[in-house]
Amino acid sequence: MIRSLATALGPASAAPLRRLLALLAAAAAAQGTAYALLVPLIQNLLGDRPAAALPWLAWFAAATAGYAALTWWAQNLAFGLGQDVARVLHDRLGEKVIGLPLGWFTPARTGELSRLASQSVLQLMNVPAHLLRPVVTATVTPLVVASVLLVVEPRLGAAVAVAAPLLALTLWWSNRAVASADAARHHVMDDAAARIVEFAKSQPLLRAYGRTAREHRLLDDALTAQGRADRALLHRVVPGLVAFGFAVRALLGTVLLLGVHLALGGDLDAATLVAVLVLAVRFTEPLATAAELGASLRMAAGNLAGVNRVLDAATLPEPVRPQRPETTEVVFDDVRFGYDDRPVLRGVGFTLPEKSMTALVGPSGAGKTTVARLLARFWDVQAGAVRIGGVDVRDIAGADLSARVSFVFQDVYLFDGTLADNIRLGRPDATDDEVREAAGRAGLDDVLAALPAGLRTPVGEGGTALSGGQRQRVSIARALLKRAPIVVLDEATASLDPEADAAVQTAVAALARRATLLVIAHRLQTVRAADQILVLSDGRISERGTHADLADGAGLYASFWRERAEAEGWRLVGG
Ligand SMILES: Nc1ncnc2c1ncn2[C@@H]1O[C@H](COP(=O)(O)OP(=O)(O)OP(=O)(O)O)[C@@H](O)[C@H]1O
Repeated sequence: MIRSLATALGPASAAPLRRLLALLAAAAAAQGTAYALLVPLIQNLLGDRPAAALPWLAWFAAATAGYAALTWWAQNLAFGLGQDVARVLHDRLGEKVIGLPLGWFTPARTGELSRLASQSVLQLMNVPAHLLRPVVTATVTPLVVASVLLVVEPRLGAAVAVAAPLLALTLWWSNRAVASADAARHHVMDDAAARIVEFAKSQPLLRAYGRTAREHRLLDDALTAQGRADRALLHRVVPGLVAFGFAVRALLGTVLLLGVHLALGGDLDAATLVAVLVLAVRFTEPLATAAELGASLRMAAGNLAGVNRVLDAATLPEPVRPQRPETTEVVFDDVRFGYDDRPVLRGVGFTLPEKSMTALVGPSGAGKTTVARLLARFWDVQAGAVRIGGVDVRDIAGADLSARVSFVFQDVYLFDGTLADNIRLGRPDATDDEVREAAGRAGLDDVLAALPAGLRTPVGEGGTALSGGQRQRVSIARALLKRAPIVVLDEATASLDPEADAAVQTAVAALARRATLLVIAHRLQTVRAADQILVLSDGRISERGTHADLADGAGLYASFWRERAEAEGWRLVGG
């Protein structure tokens, strides 16, 4: 567990951790020495000359004082390190998550990540102060006590030395039995967490169809599995604890019987027998404490394994010698890519000229979003290359690339803050005037005028206080403020009211004037306004050209155009 903790905390925390372990070991050794000094102390006190116990008493007091001072020092250090654990683990997990490819974020992993970052990190804060000390004490103190016993009374010492590995074996066996049940429990807990998040997110849908919690089978099953796993864990824990308690008592009983037998035979004086029995009790005490902490130890080990699994996950490699593109021309050169060996793009090639607007259209599931994600290097291509200004995106530093590419998603997430906070996300050092200007250019003026506090109006968690069209305009304002030279816009598929639609179109036009713009287009007006239209189907660009080039043909674009015209025409008549 100590090694896992050191790995999770990283090299920066290695020195304080080593210092803490050294202090804890010194404190445990002082405790063992104090226990050991009880033997001559008791022997002398119960012997012919009790006054001879005085020097031993002084040594005993010194060892106890040393133990107290070292423990106080170690605990202070441990509490400080506990605070660091939370900060360091959050920092390291946060940094790691930013660098992970999007493919890593499956629902199960997202569930595990949220458990690790909240519950697990909080539990791990307790490790330095409340777990390391008993663990170190349970190892060092019995060792010192057993060594002293071997010297003072070799026969009883030998009995303890033989019993100690047996005790350790019992502990190891009970821990191993529980560890597998514990791992299974963590697994079902993550599944249940993922299901709860899914259930919460799908509430509007479930309610629309009148489904209740009982009918949500997946969630029910996950919660039932969690209950089963909890019970299985309990069944494994109890026998281990009973077996260890029995082993400890058996050891004490053996030492007692052996001691009495030796004393009755005249081989051991009464004073030494009392001293040895006191020592034997002290020997088992830290082991019993460690056994009681078994559940917490396993939990900590499980949490640390989870944290280390995330920290070990492969990130997209950063270039050794990063290059900076000179232009914003984007080229997809024979790009091939698929998810889980299922090919989606089978040789996609196109160019987005600088400061031009390209509309990407194609059937649902053709891979339009995938193209957009590869441009921002959310994943790496499996063959071919994506280049910006002639430089492969894999040769551009991650921070540089994200500064150059802005995303306007269809499903815009807004953070719980004011409208201004949400727009400022595009460029945190932007002035109020710049935020206001970006909002205006994104067509938000009418929205702001209707809100009581204007830009200072809170948007509610997830932006629920705004409509879909308004949220997308906030996202466009972010992109305008960021001034990224390349913008990818996933146009809303949901119908907007004509005013919102017009505002979004104006905002898109504002983006097109100053950036290389790739629009995953769903609206005729956008497609028509594009300098270039790309049709993606069967993993390739099947048609390319302007609207005039393609609209009268017999290809996919012409049928797309007819379908959309019908749909939008119907909406205008009906609306
Ligand atoms: N993270 C993922 N893991 C596995 N498969 C995925 C993932 N994302 C997308 N896919 C699959 O890849 C294919 C292309 O998806 P993509 O979202 O790129 O298509 P699209 O053209 O944008 O579709 P739509 O117009 O419906 O949004 C689909 O079959 C989709 O199910």
